[in-house]
Amino acid sequence: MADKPTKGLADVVAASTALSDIDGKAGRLFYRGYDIHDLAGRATFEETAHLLQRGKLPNRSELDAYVDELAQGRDLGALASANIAEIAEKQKPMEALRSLVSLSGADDPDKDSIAPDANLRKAARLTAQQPLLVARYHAARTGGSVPEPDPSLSIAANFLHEVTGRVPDPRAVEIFDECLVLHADHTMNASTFAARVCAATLSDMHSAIVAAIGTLKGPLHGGANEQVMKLLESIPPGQVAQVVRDKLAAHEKIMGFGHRVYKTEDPRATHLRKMSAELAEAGGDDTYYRMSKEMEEVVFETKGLYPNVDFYAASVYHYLGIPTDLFTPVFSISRMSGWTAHVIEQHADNRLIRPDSEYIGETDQKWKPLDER
Ligand SMILES: CC(=O)SCCNC(=O)CCNC(=O)[C@H](O)C(C)(C)COP(=O)(O)OP(=O)(O)OC[C@H]1O[C@@H](n2cnc3c(N)ncnc32)[C@H](O)[C@@H]1OP(=O)(O)O
Ligand SMILES: O=C([O-])CC(=O)C(=O)O
Repeated sequence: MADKPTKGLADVVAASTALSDIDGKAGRLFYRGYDIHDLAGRATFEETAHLLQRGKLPNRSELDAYVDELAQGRDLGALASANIAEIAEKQKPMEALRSLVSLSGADDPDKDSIAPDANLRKAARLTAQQPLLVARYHAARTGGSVPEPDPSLSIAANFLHEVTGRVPDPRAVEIFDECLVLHADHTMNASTFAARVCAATLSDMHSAIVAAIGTLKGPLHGGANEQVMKLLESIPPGQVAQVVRDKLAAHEKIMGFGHRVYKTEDPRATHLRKMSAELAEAGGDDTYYRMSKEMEEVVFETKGLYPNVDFYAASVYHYLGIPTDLFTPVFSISRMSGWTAHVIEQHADNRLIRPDSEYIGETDQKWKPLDER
């Protein structure tokens, strides 16, 4: 056993998985052996979720059955539904999702089982419910209402309609669907690891997902996409390079750059950059795309860092009309497919995850009774 910890568990192989694989030097990502460049823009999010949770790209009838199961599984349950309004008043979006997923577990028909078939059903329900939770939360805080999801439409189409209040144009739906595909899984990222640690105690899927949501929320992980947009919005015209250089000189991190595993361009950023450019042109205002490009150049020149998945996702979601504080919740809609697949995989071949630690505290302390301290 190593007697020194690897800070942040960098380069530690913490689990075996058949779900996704990254070649960090070459900048490649695979879901169950399929190159992300082959899936992006071709597979739908529903096909991708099926691939991750059920082990294969579905044929037509398998996809129809899975989509039907998703449509049947959207009901958020009585407890979550009854509490959404109060939660929306008191909690920020990711906190609210953490609470609401926990509450939805109370009404899940398989809540007491972690058997493989129950896990498959719960994975589908959690994947179906997450976009609706985000949309209902947003409606509750804005005093709006959520149009009934149309079972003939994709998760991407329904979600954009629910959150923007407009029937989205077909290209916007394709782009958003591709975003969901790109964010679906990513080996032992922090939130997935958290989910697996929880699942490995033989705890249930909802508990593992609550751990994952709390972990995705932080700005070093999924929370970075919201911070990217806030930075873009805060920079006065013409000052991108100066602001970025000043921040780097002050040893501040620029959110949306750097990655533990990729030593070159994140392959998802390649797709997101193109989408941002397309949406900027289509909308007739390329301000945030141009600022992002400039930021990318300055960060690369100054620090040699590449954008990660969160960087161009920010301007893409903005151009799609998604409110900035829902960017990380949108990430969770997609990553739900991966998290749940990891819980299924962990339960299928389980051993408690319990690493060791290096003790760095005081030793040989002498006990003193309370009144003598
Ligand atoms: C979906 C996702 O989770 S993708 C990641 C989303 N997170 C972000 O975008 C937040 C910004 N990026 C980061 O904080 C980091 O790059 C992480 C958390 C993604 C990876 O972290 P680590 O592998 O632990 O790298 P670490 O934080 O130690 O950085 C290594 C060096 O690069 C620098 N660095 C890394 N990322 C950045 C950044 N975004 N801006 C400025 N400097 C950076 C660090 O300051 C450090 O420099 P030093 O050696 O001079 O101290
Ligand atoms: O893999 C990571 O550490 C973070 C990441 O890019 C993701 O979760 O998509």
